[in-house]
Amino acid sequence: MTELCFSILAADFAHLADDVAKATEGGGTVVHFDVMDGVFVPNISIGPPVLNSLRKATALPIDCHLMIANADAYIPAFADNGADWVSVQWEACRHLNRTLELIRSHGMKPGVVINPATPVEFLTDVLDIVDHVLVMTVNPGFGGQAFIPGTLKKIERLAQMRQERDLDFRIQVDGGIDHTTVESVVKAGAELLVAGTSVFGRGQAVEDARSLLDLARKAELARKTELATSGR
Ligand SMILES: O=C(CO)[C@H](O)[C@H](O)COP(=O)(O)O
Repeated sequence: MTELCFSILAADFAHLADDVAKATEGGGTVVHFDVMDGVFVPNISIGPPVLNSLRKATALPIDCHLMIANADAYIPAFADNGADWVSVQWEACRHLNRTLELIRSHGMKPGVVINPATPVEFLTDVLDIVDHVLVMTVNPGFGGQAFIPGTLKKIERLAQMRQERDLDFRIQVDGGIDHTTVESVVKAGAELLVAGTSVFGRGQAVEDARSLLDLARKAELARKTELATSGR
């Protein structure tokens, strides 16, 4: 089922708990928490201390996207401070299989992330050990960027790979997901929708989360109908 993973990167950090409450009221069911180290991506964001405070402010799952060079060293800290899901960048992991197992061994759901230029085929040998695959629909590092249309084909290919192998990981998308792009990613097969700017950017998170989710749910229904009629 389609879920809204609202990205707090675009929230007001001085009123984080309030913004999380608003996005939750609008139907958001996962808190997306972006971690940037200034090495893997050219930006620095937040880490375990903020996670620790946030954990006390919400009962929703917290989904940490590690855009960092040495993820293994920090996985225990994310587990200790309340992360539920942790995803790591394919491009940043030297021993990806080990990193994903490390995340699971700390009681969290492992996910893998690919940049727009990384082919989904590179994930072939880890698809059976992840809970979710995040297809970046912008280059990671900054919120508020324009959606890259070429990523739609990757989402479709990933959904096809999942069906052919009868796997059950979920497909997540992140970057430029707004009221103009959400239908296309859901129709391509995405079900976990990360959105920051389109939820928090206009200062009306309840309404904007709700309308984004409405569009997503309609697109989900259209996709299911199309799959059923085509017998896939
Ligand atoms: O991972 C990210 C940046 O690297 C953010 O989650 C993402 O960019 C949110 O983007 P937007 O503001 O376009 O919704």
